[in-house]
Amino acid sequence: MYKILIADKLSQKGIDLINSTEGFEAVVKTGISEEELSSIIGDYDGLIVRSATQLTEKVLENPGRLKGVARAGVGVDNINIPEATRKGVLVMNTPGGNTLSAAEHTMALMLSLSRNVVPACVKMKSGGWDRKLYVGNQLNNKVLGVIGLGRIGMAVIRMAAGFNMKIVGYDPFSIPTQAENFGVEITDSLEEIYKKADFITMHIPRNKNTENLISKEQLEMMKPTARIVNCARGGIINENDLYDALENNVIAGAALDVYNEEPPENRRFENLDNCLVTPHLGASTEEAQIGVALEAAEVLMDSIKGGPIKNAINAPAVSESAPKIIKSYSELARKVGRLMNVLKAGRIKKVVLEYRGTIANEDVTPLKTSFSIGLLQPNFDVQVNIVNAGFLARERGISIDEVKNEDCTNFSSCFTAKVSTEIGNYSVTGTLFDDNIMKIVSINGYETEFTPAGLIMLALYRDRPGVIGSIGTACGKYDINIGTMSVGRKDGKAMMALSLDQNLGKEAQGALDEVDSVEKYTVCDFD
Ligand SMILES: NC(=O)C1=CN([C@@H]2O[C@H](COP(=O)(O)OP(=O)(O)OC[C@H]3O[C@@H](n4cnc5c(N)ncnc54)[C@H](O)[C@@H]3O)[C@@H](O)[C@H]2O)C=CC1
Ligand SMILES: O=C(O)C(=O)COP(=O)(O)O
Repeated sequence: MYKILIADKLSQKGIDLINSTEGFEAVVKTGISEEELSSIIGDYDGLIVRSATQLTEKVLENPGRLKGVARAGVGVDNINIPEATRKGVLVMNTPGGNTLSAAEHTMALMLSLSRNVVPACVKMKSGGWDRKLYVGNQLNNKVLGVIGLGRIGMAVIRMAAGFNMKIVGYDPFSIPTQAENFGVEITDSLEEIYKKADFITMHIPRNKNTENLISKEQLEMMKPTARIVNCARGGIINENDLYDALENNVIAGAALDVYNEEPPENRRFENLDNCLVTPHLGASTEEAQIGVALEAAEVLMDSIKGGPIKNAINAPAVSESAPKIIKSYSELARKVGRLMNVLKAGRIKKVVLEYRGTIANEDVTPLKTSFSIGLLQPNFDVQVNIVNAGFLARERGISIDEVKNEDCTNFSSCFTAKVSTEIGNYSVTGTLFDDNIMKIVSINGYETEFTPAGLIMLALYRDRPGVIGSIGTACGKYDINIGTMSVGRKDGKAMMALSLDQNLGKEAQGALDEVDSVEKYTVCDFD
């Protein structure tokens, strides 16, 4: 039974989906401390969080059986991604599920702020009636500066265009083509936005580049009538500087949904008349919560079952639609990596992967990852997987180059790994017969032909009469049954590949050591 921990408030529909899926069980424990979470996390196969739970380095220290974390939402700034990657824990999110809710909340904040909806309501509910004090401004014809033209930024633009706002957009990485359809003026200068805009809204992740993006200097560039909305992340606007700017009427107002610290210990913004606050409600609609809960449960369960990986933050996904040939070659690449691990001696300096034949026309990214998993796993305590394979290789200074060539002499496709170490050069080539039967066809230039499964013994010897018989006798003497045999010859030497029913014990190894002409032998366990 796979156990999934739900650590934040999640729609019941997501919990029900997990409990109604065979082999899965959901355990809900919300609001637990960092200590408690770090002590229990390793008992679960999967974890679902929203923004409240902090997955710190400490929490991820002993991930035990944890395979994946699904963030039921977009922002993953509460998850230590490098640490999750290092520990081989897959992190996924549910982009798109709360886009409209966050965009609508942004519009709600913008409208409420410009029409004084909240203070007017509070006043009236306390018996007042003041029509002069709460005169506001229209959105019509006002300049809206949108920082970040991703899903939410673009949804806000579509809505704001309906209010006939003039939109100026900034995004250093992506300019969606639809931006033009809504008459968005694209700028590459944030300063232009600060100086020109009547309303400013941001829809960007919080990271090292965006922290304190708007501080005193930027606030002072804005019009005194400007209003700013933060429905993205606390800390993108420097809170101290914003507080001072609002208190001193440097700008006209601000609406905040998100804070540096949540819930904020210092509640000072609540005391400012020109500041509207909501407690991180951007994604809090029934519709969004059902959507993200179901999607988080689905992507997490799929990944745990070894199915397709979707919405991965820290892993190149083998897309569901990847051609069958790539899925099959991916498995072969892992076996080639496994074989290379036992074949090579010394520290790896360089790896070159060659994709020949028809696979050269495909996206071969999964093959590189799978090869790295096969090559590295035997040397690691942590589980090497699609998440951390590339990271671990890079961390050990292993550079992996790739070569594609449509020509392939003997097969429709083949995959070759060449490894250079401080001691020597090694190569293994594999192919698929009939597109699904895996075969290793060459090792260090020796032709061979065996299926990479179970135990395979490779023996290199001087090519002279009687050696094959002696090796067979040495195995037979200690009850080691040989299944298949293949021999390749080159330059007076031969490489024998034998499939064995049992591994070599000490006595069998001793007998093989006695066989004259055998230079070396090794056993690879492919299972
Ligand atoms: N208040 C709430 O409840 C919610 C808040 N969010 C926040 O909104 C953010 C945006 O969400 P989506 O639009 O779905 O993400 P997205 O990934 O679709 O869009 C983010 C955009 O920001 C741009 N960007 C990144 N760094 C930038 C920078 N320095 N300057 C300008 N643009 C930059 C990217 O190029 C991308 O186009 C999330 O990261 C999350 O923090 C998301 C959902 C709900
Ligand atoms: O999806 C996001 O990035 C959000 O900020 C929503 O956060 P929440 O799931 O409501 O804690």
